[in-house]
Amino acid sequence: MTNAFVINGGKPLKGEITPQGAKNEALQVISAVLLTEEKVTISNIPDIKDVNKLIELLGDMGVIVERVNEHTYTFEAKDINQDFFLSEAFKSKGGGLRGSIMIVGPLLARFGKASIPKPGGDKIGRRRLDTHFLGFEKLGAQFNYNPENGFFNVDASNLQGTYILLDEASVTGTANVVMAAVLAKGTTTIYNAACEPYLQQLCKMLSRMGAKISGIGSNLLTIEGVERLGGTEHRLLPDMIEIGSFIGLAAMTGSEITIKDVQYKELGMIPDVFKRLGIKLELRGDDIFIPAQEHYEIETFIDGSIMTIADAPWPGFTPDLLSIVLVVAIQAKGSVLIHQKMFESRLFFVDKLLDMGAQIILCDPHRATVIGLDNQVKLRGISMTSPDIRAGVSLLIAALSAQGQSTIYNIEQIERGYQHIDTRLKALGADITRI
Ligand SMILES: CC(=O)N[C@H]1[C@@H](OP(=O)(O)OP(=O)(O)OC[C@H]2O[C@@H](n3ccc(=O)[nH]c3=O)[C@H](O)[C@@H]2O)O[C@H](CO)[C@@H](O)[C@@H]1O
Ligand SMILES: C=C(OP(=O)(O)O)C(=O)O
Repeated sequence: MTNAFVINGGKPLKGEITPQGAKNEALQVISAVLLTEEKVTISNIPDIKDVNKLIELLGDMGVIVERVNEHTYTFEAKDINQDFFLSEAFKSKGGGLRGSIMIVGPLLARFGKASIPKPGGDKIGRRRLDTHFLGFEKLGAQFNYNPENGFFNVDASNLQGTYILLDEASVTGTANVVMAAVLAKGTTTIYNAACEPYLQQLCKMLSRMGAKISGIGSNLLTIEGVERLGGTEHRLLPDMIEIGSFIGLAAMTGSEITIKDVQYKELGMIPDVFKRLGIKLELRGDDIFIPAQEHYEIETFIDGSIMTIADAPWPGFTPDLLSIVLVVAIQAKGSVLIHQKMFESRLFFVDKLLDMGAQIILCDPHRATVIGLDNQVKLRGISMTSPDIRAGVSLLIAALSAQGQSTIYNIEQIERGYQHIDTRLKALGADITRI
């Protein structure tokens, strides 16, 4: 069976949509259940491929997993089957998603050793893991990479707290080192820590489990190791990348959409970046209301120079929304330079947008200039393949705005991170069919 979406575009959408629980938070906090033998209940878990794969992996490792309802699970990591880590199943499943790297910190903390196959995931450029393993080494672990079987191995009979200056503010790297440090002996200080809301959520959950962490929300975390952690209950935040994607969808298709229960204060500069593209949005209670807009005009900088939108570690703008910003700029009035600093192969999908009629100059692998069409000319539908999760959704947004029919192949990429996206878009009036 092909796995594709067929979209008949050009129709404005209308209605309300509720964001799923956050994918990237889910991957962190579900890994953290390995830190205790007690029960951990997590709610608002999105029903998406990456998260389901991680839950399945934990089940294979011996964690007792129960699905309480559609979005709530309990986890009990009483007995972990160490033989599983030597199996072929672990090799294929463990490398199947980026997030699985975050089982290493908890396993190391609890059992003194861990291994993981080199993670797969999106083809969006080099994604080094040095931060993770340099951090574990600082805590006293031995690290080796076996190029023959592609496994990273870490060993530590006794993790010892210390001062760690992370070599970059890696999100999953910080999460991994935090999870190793909570059960280490003594005090660990992590400077240059990533501090995005999902990491804050992880730290808050660990604190409820008995961990001693201060500096949450900053780039300097101090962790006093404890002997053991206990169970807890935790609810995931709404997915800020989904929220940003829906703002982009509304603007690009000229639709009136209300995004429900967004937890606005956790969105950082995301709404402001879309506002700089000229998109009107209104906060109503905790919902974001986006009116139908035929035209939106990109601001210039104060000195009149062309707007640049670039990514940066939190509280900067997330790289995961730059592809969406790029697509939305296609129908804006004015020009913008999109600068993807973190990932080096994430902008190549503009080829497909050029085929659809967009005015974009790919300056180099990191930068693209978009010259807005101001809805004077519509994009045209084409057949295309989704290269990664966010490019995939961006192409979907482009297709929904385009005249005629588009087919998007390789939609597994989209479904890695967007829950039941076709059904939810249909509820807003989108003409989208799965083939
Ligand atoms: C499962 C998960 O949570 N994935 C997210 C996580 O990935 P992940 O944790 O893998 O990403 P990292 O934060 O480690 O790094 C992302 C990229 O940015 C570069 N980098 C990072 C920090 C820095 O100060 N300077 C710099 O250039 C890295 O070299 C890398 O190329 O964070 C990324 C950055 O927000 C997001 O795109 C991913 O969706
Ligand atoms: C790049 C992403 O995910 P991952 O880190 O899981 O590849 C993303 O969510 O945009």
